[in-house]
Amino acid sequence: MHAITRSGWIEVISGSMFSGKTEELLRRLRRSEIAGQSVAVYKPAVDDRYGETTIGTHNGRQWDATVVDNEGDGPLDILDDDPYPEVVAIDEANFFSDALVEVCNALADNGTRVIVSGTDQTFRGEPFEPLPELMATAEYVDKLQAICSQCGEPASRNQRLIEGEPAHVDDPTILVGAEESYEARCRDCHVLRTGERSEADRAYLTDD
Ligand SMILES: Nc1ncnc2c1ncn2[C@@H]1O[C@H](COP(=O)(O)OP(=O)(O)O)[C@@H](O)[C@H]1O
Ligand SMILES: Cc1cn([C@H]2C[C@H](O)[C@@H](COP(=O)(O)O)O2)c(=O)[nH]c1=O
Ligand SMILES: [Zn+2]
Repeated sequence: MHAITRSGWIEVISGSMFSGKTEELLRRLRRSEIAGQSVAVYKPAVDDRYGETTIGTHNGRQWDATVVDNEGDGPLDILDDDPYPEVVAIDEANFFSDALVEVCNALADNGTRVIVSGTDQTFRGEPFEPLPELMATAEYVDKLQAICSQCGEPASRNQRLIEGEPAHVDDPTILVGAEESYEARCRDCHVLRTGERSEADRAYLTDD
């Protein structure tokens, strides 16, 4: 492969939850630091699982990050750095508004290496914006798989579980969480509940 050297570029790391996206992001960041490059790391305000100012993996690795408002024009704050760092990393991109696409392109157009990580499917198995648009815009895309919690095959899907039961198809898209609410599953083992909602659904739903 002929590596890009005359401009910036966008790298997307995507795939299911638990597939190692954040581990891979941190691996690339460690190598950038070893190379002596300036690095800035951002995470969305909505995801507070690993503390306010760190990004973290499901197996405990962490890196300091700046928290940005993920809604509306909030992601444009990432463009406040002057000059732009050589490397900008953004984790949990699935929580950001579409403004993130504009931000990543502005950085790459100005010579920055942009590394974006986020899951590309909702719990319904549908495209999770802005990942699909970022994947189409990027120079490099890696789509990782986890291990299916049911059958051990490669997992591409995010199974949401509410009190141990598959989530209802009409549930809200955003629910911050990890092992307590999600499993990695393959296409065959991924289940969505339809039909009448239960008491548990009604207690859990907040925004419909
Ligand atoms: N079903 C699974 N398949 C693969 N890894 C898993 C699974 N469940 C937990 N893990 C752990 O999660 C780690 C990946 O964590 P992380 O990089 O945070 O994933 P992601 O950012 O894709 O959600 C793996 O190295 C492994 O230790
Ligand atoms: C599928 C799906 C996921 N989420 C949330 C759950 C987690 O907080 C993140 C994904 O984290 P990871 O680092 O990739 O493990 O996204 C959501 O809100 N809605 C969904 O449909
Ligand atoms: Zn399976």
